[in-house]
Amino acid sequence: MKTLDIASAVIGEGAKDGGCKYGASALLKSGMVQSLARAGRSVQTLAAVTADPMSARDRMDVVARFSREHAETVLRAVRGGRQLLVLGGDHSCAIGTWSGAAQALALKGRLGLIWVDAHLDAHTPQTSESQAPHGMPLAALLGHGSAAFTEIFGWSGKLNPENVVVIGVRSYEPAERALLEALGVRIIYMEEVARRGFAPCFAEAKAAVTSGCAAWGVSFDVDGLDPEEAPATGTPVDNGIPLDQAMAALSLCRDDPRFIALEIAEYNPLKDFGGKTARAVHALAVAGLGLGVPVPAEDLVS
Ligand SMILES: NC(=[NH2+])NCCC[C@H](N)C(=O)O
Repeated sequence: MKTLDIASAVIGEGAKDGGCKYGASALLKSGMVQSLARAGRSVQTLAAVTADPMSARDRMDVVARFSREHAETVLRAVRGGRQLLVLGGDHSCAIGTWSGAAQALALKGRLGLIWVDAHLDAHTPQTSESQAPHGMPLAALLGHGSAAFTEIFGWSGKLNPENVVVIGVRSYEPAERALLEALGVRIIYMEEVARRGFAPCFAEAKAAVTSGCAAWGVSFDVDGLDPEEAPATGTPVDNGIPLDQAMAALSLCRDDPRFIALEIAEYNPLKDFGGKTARAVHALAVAGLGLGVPVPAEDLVS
């Protein structure tokens, strides 16, 4: 089994509520390394990459500078043959995470990605009402939006639309839906998740993102979960994914040598009274990256 690297993406400037800047350190402090060690993994914690507003022109520039540095960290880990857990940080950290992963794979083949989220995060600066960069990462990875986000490592289109599936969506603006539909990205809205169960949807997504790809990963926004079970996040939306279903689904990532990274974003410890959401995040990480008994296949039938 590969060594697991934990990368801390210390950024909240991409969100309106910046409290998730403290997410990675709070998760480490609450014993994430120990949770994964108990689940059989040997873990190495990388030096945190921290967004620095004082050296930037504006919010977009903070995210752009952070993304370049974070992408280098991810590139080194993936090139070194290590599996990665990325702890956010607001979801703009995905720009650096998956740009680094795509760059590491460039000579081997494509990268597949499952994006679990209540939102589509597929705005460009032209379409975003809020102008919040954390609403833009998926568009950027598909090659749309600010060049500072799309052109990391000098090339754009880190993801191909046919190798991306978005699951859990229940809050979005029309323009971002239109972009993803025009590109042909498969979107599994929350109604479909509620009808079929999350694990069968995730299994379908896994088949799509692994076919023809050299490697794949999961970007999991904590707001994809039901806010009853994971309230500590900046933009919660009711009626989300049940935690037990998310854990069952993520166990499909285990033991797959092509599964290179799990990213968990938008956890805001400043709202996490009692630590309920931290426990949910630990459970997700262990489900996706731990060793041990996998979920029986019958639980995954549509
Ligand atoms: N990663 C997130 N929590 N994104 C929320 C985005 C919300 C909204 N669509 C916006 O662009 O402002």
